[in-house]
Amino acid sequence: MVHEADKKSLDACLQASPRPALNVITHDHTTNTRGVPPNFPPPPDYIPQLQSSSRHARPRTGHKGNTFEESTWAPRPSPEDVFDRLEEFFPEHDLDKPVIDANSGGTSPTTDHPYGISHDERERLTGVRGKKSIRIVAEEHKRRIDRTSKVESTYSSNMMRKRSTKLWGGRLEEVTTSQKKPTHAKPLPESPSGGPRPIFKWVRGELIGKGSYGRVYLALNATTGEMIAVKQVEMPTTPSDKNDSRQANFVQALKMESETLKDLDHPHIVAYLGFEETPNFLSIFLEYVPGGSIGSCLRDHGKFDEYVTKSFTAQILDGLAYLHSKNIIHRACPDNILVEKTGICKISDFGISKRTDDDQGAFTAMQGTVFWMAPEVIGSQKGKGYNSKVDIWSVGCVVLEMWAGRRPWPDEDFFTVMFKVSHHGESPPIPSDVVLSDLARDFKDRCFTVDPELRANAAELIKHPYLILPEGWTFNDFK
Ligand SMILES: Nc1ncnc2c1ncn2[C@@H]1O[C@H](COP(=O)(O)OP(=O)(O)OP(=O)(O)O)[C@@H](O)[C@H]1O
Repeated sequence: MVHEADKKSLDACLQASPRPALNVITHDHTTNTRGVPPNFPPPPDYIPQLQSSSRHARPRTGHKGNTFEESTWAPRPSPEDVFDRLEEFFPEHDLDKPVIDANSGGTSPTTDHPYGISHDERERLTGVRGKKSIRIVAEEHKRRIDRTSKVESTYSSNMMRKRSTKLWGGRLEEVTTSQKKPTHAKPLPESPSGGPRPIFKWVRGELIGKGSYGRVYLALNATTGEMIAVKQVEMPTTPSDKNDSRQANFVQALKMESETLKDLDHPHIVAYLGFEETPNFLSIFLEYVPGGSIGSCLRDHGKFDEYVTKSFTAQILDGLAYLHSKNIIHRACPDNILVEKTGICKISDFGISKRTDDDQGAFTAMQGTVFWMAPEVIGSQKGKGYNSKVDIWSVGCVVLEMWAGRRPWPDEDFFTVMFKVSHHGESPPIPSDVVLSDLARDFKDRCFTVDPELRANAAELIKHPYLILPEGWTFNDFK
């Protein structure tokens, strides 16, 4: 790929001003030296079985087309599409059953007549006073977002930040319209003012993804009508579950993810909305990001247009700079960066793969992510001996993947990559069909500097001239 625009902007930059200094002063001293790490595994006699539940661990083809597992999940449609096809995404529910308090939500139930039948009329017919159905709540919200988007399209670009309603400070209650009885969350203490806590009702919809420890469902905030995502793990209930350390680790991982996310607030980090614990499930509620991940978009569309690549890279670096300022390492990989249909990237997944103390779990998680890993991570012992610079190497790998349309090291297996990266400090090769401009090459080299002390940090890299976009450029599609 020849980046002609880069050439021009390099010339312009060299003439107009000196290139921004990217000399790095680091304060981290914990990186270990390269060489064969003490925990480096022996050459394989066999390739271990990958956990089928882990998206990271499933075989990646690196080209278009979804795996079977992915194709069995619901897609990530826009909220507007979900509102139009509620039955498809909430198939287990009676959408017309009045189950939600009518005085919740934003619009008056008596003034909205989504199906040519007033709410008062519906109450008269159903005999249930003061309750709304899921469909009515969703319809009310859809009309609100239709009105808002009309105003937005008049005044602004599609890069405006939308915020989902936070669910904390209240009692969460899952709405079930099926036969099964709802399980109630642990009662929360009274509100600080002593009054009763507001109740947030929510409805679980279709499975949209599985991580190495949790399942992610589309859900509806039944109080406001907003689409949200809920990530759940099952609580151990039977004695054998309780003795199963893996299950305990999953619960722990989701609690840690919740702890990490709850204090974060950034346009390029998926927003955390709340947390619920019932006897059966632990759930965290997240802003719903329609569209899929960078990984799934690459599998669907092939390599990205150069400006899309630059825009996504700048957004990822912006999110990472924020995380690093809070001492959080993410270990970016394309499946953990969600993309809204408007081209806004959101870093997600703050879970087990970064924190596990379960060696087997860590090893399995590593198998999937090793292609994006910095040398010092591969050689480390349980997360020790490296710092936020590992994310910069991973960004280099994600950028390379956007250039090439294939994962880094497409022709190599896990163990070979481990050896090449950790032992020789090799960075992923640039495929022959990818031709880089000088600026792109410089950007890549700064990501793939082997010594983390000398590797650029996120705040510096975001100023790199490679990332400059033409004035007025906006995201329309991946090509
Ligand atoms: N807030 C969200 N909105 C929409 N889809 C999401 C959201 N969060 C996660 N997903 C999707 O659900 C799937 C599982 O995500 P999850 O974060 O559990 O794990 P993961 O990214 O697959 O990785 P890991 O194995 O490290 O947990 C992913 O495919 C992701 O695209």
